[in-house]
Amino acid sequence: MTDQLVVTDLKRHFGQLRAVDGFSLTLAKGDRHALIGCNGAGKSTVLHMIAGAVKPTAGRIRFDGTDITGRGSHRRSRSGIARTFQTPALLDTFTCLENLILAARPHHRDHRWWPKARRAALTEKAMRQLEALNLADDADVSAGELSHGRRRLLEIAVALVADPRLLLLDEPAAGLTEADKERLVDCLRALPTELTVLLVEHHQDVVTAIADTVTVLHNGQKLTSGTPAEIAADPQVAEVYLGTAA
Ligand SMILES: Nc1ncnc2c1ncn2[C@@H]1O[C@H](COP(=O)(O)OP(=O)(O)OP(=O)(O)O)[C@@H](O)[C@H]1O
Repeated sequence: MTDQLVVTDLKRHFGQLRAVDGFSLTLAKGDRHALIGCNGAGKSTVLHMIAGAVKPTAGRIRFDGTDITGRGSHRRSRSGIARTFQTPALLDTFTCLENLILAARPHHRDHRWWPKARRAALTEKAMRQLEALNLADDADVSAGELSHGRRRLLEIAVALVADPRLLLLDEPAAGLTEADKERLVDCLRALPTELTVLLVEHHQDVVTAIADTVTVLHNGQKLTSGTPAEIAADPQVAEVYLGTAA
């Protein structure tokens, strides 16, 4: 299968701190890959660099055959890369439906001025996306009134409504109740198979349920990679999590 995302020798240094220090990763279309590691391992920084929010100190990023290393986050999202954040980034005073409509057409923010047919088509698309994430009942509820679990789902719906080819998820299960976590896993498992997903996640059960392959990051570098079962059985990984590794 053709490689979709190719990250080569990526580095990000903050002064003396080597947050990411030579990280490489290749994903094919439809891959479900998790990036795990202890706090401060560099996972979010990798995600930020792929999304275009943080500039690499060195290294290259290719997406669908094009070098996007120098592109900003807006151009990357137009190229088909969508992301969620550790803390959901939503328009709290807008309804769930409005959040999706605006995300579907980000360069024409005031949707009241769009042609009627265009608005109807976008509304229908946004509703379908809300339904896919079991949020249709909340269509007219302000994002700010949602529970934490539903906000997480709404953020994923917002990321998906622009039809990305690569979805970057930064700790989607953080702070969720068990019931919300199960709902999240069901939604993520139902994503279109051709969508590539790169997930940063601390919950092992979520990683096992979603990811086909896992990379363990340690001190900004790849420690190892494998299937979730291989990683769970790897003594080197256990050492890192117990804090006894170098
Ligand atoms: N903008 C920044 N300026 C300075 N240091 C930073 C910056 N962003 C991240 N760091 C540092 O880089 C290192 C890696 O951070 P990063 O957030 O990527 O880790 P992480 O693996 O995602 O951790 P966590 O699981 O806690 O979110 C940390 O030591 C962090 O303090």
